[in-house]
Amino acid sequence: MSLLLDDVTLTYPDGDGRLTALDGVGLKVAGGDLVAVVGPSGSGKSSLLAVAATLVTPDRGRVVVDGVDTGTLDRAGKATLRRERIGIVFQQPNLLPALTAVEQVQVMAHLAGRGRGGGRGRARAAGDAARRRAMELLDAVGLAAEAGRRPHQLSGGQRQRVNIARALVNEPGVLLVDEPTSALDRERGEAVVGLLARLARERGAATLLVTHDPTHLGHATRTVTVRDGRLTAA
Ligand SMILES: Nc1ncnc2c1ncn2[C@@H]1O[C@H](COP(=O)(O)OP(=O)(O)OP(=O)(O)O)[C@@H](O)[C@H]1O
Repeated sequence: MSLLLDDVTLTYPDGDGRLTALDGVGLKVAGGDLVAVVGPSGSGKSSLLAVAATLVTPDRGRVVVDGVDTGTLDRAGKATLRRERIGIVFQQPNLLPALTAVEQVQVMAHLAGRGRGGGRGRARAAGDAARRRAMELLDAVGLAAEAGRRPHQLSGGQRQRVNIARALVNEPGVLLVDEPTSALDRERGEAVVGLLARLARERGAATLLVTHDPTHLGHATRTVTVRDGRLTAA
C-alpha cells in the first residue's frame, strides 16, 4: 500500500501556450501515512490529487500506485485500478438519492467486481459478503444505527461519513481526500478528519488529504505545501 509521484509535471492548455499546474513534483506516501497537502488557491492541490487518482495523465513523470506504474495502463486498466485500489473522498459526498446508507457502500464493493462469475450461489454469497463488509464499515464510522436511511434522512456530517465508508470498502492501498469538511462546521469537520486518519492508519492506506483547515494538520504524519505547482515540506 503506497503512492509514489516521481518528477510529475502537468500542464493545461492556456490560450496560445500552456499553464504549468505541477512542476517536477516528487512525493512518496507509505501505507498508514497521512500526508496533508496545503497551499494557496490555484497552487495545484486539486491537480495533484487528480494525477494521483489517475484521472489526469501528467505530461512527464511517473505515478505508481501499490507498485503499479500507472503509465503502463490503458484507460480500462486505470479504471480498474481506481475501482480496486484507490479510495476517493471529494468535498461533496455525491451519494445516490435512492439508496440507503448501507446500499451506497455495498454498491461500491460490487462495482469492484468482488466474487465476479461462478453462478448464482456464488453471486449471492458475494452479495452477502459485500453487505457484511458494508455494515462493518458503517459501524466503524459510527453509523450502524443509520444504515437504513437515505441521504436526505442524514445530516451533512453523516453523509460525509457514508462517503468515507464507501471509499474504504474495497480496502484501497491509496486514499485521496479533497477538503472533506468544507460542508461541515468546525467540530464535525474535526471529528470526520480524526476518523479518517484513524481508519487510514488502522487499514494501512497511503493517504493524501488536501485541506485549508490548520486544525486538521495535527492528524497528519507530515504536511507538504504546494506553491506554484512545486512541492515543499511545510
Ligand atoms: N482543467 C483546467 N484547465 C486549465 N487550467 C486549469 C484546469 N484546472 C486547473 N487549472 C489551473 O491550474 C492551476 C492549479 O489549479 P488547481 O485546481 O490544481 O489548484 P488548487 O490548489 O486545487 O486550488 P483551490 O485551492 O482554489 O482549489 C490553476 O492556475 C488553475 O487555474
